[in-house]
Amino acid sequence: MYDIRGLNEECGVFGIWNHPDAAELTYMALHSLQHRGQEGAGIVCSNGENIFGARGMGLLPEAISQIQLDSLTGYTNAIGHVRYATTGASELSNVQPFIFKHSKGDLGLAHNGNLTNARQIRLALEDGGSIFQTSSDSEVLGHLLLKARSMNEQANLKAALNMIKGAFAFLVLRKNSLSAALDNQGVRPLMLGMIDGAYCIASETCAFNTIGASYIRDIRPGEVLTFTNEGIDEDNYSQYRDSKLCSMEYVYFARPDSEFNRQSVYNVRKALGEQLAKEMNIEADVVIGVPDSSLQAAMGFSQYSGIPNEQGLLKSRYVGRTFITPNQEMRERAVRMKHAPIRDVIEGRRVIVIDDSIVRGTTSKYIVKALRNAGAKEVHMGISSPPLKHPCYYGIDVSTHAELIAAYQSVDDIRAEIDVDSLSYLSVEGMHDVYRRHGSHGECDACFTGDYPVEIVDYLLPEEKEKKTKGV
Ligand SMILES: O=P(O)(O)OC[C@H]1O[C@H](OP(=O)(O)OP(=O)(O)O)[C@H](O)[C@@H]1O
Ligand SMILES: NC(=O)CC[C@H](N)C(=O)O
Ligand code: SF4
Ligand SMILES: [Mg+2]
Repeated sequence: MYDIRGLNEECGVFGIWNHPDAAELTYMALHSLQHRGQEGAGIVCSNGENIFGARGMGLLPEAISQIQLDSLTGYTNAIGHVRYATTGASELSNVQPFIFKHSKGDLGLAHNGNLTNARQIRLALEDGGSIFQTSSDSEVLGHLLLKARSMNEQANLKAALNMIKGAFAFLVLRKNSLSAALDNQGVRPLMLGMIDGAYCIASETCAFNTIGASYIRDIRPGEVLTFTNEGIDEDNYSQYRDSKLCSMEYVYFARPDSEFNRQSVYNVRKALGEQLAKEMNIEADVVIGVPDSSLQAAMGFSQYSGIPNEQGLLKSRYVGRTFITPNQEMRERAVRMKHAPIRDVIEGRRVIVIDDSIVRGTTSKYIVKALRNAGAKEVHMGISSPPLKHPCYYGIDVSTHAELIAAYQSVDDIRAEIDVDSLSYLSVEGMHDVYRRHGSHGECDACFTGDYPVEIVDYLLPEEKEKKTKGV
């Protein structure tokens, strides 16, 4: 089975400390983070004496039944996770949060991101006798925490965080504390909130809106926060800190009602569209966005250019993730199921179609064909991010080199292949400029530039992935 989506989300995490409805609120919060991972979900709770959880494969309602959720009632502390696999198969054993049972104290673990030295650490630990229960990269943090000799949990956590490399937002739940840590370049988002006097933590602020929590602030790179019944301890585990929030969070992944750096993703996406309009000087009659994630960029494009924005493509509500056999013909059929042109908007007009990205080009090829069949006089395509040329090793499945059309074709070749009259991408500088104007302190742009901000130790992993894709 193969997932036809061009871009796949990354996981979402949520945690809450000292609230009587901890499990129910975590369930609701995970529901709002479902766009970040649909392969599996779980909740782990603690109450000062015990750690207990439920997890399963699939979307939240399939993964956690009402009966399981009821069994978590009464616990006051919880962490939750929705998974999209980046390392390790899509199977139940890899669904998080993990529970580690240990004489030093049980713990629950949830991770968004991808560790770039997990394999190296794992091999060393296995050499020393450790036995892993999963094939996930995330498990190494649990082993590092429990192997530490010191009795000081905070010191052990900080030491372990300094051993792992890559992108991570980690939640660690113990009987008497909840810790949240962000990688020292802040590649993944992590937000602090509060509800009824209880602290909560989430990948995106849309989770706070859903449960009625207030958004306090963004967690800073290299920070580790620990919540106990005595309050919050705000600490750093790393001297080196930089700001490299994933650019694709703004472009595509995050929900538009979420905020990073107190700026709504909705506004940033609109501004990306405006910036694209500044850079792309084309005359046309109508601007349309590819639903859903490109609609705001199309609005921004229209507002700047003065070209009217209309709904030229309809997206089927019922095709979320479509699992099909991995051949191009079936993939194209699935895209056809997903988007349908509205002839009245298109016929006889010069159309600018805005999408947020081109991965393989499957979506664009189909859409252009459909717009021409619907009578478009000209079809111009604008992409509200730069060409995706390099894979991501930090928790997002932006494919492999072999699958990224821009990795091996020039913009003009892609233009010819998808059969548009013109094709324009947003410039890397234009993209960063938009983020700067919206409160960001710096972003990762490695999938556009190849300039990876975090060292990749386990190079073998993506290479193996690439070989698999090529069928080598
Ligand atoms: O070039 P391709 O390989 O076709 O991939 C590119 C498409 O993938 C993403 O949308 P996706 O269909 O994953 O989801 P969306 O409906 O949330 O935009 C992205 O927004 C592009 O439209
Ligand atoms: N997308 C993610 O953040 C995945 C987390 C972890 N690397 C996993 O594969 O389970
Ligand atoms: S490489 Fe791209 S997708 Fe991956 S973290 Fe960086 S900006 Fe995000
Ligand atoms: Mg799309």
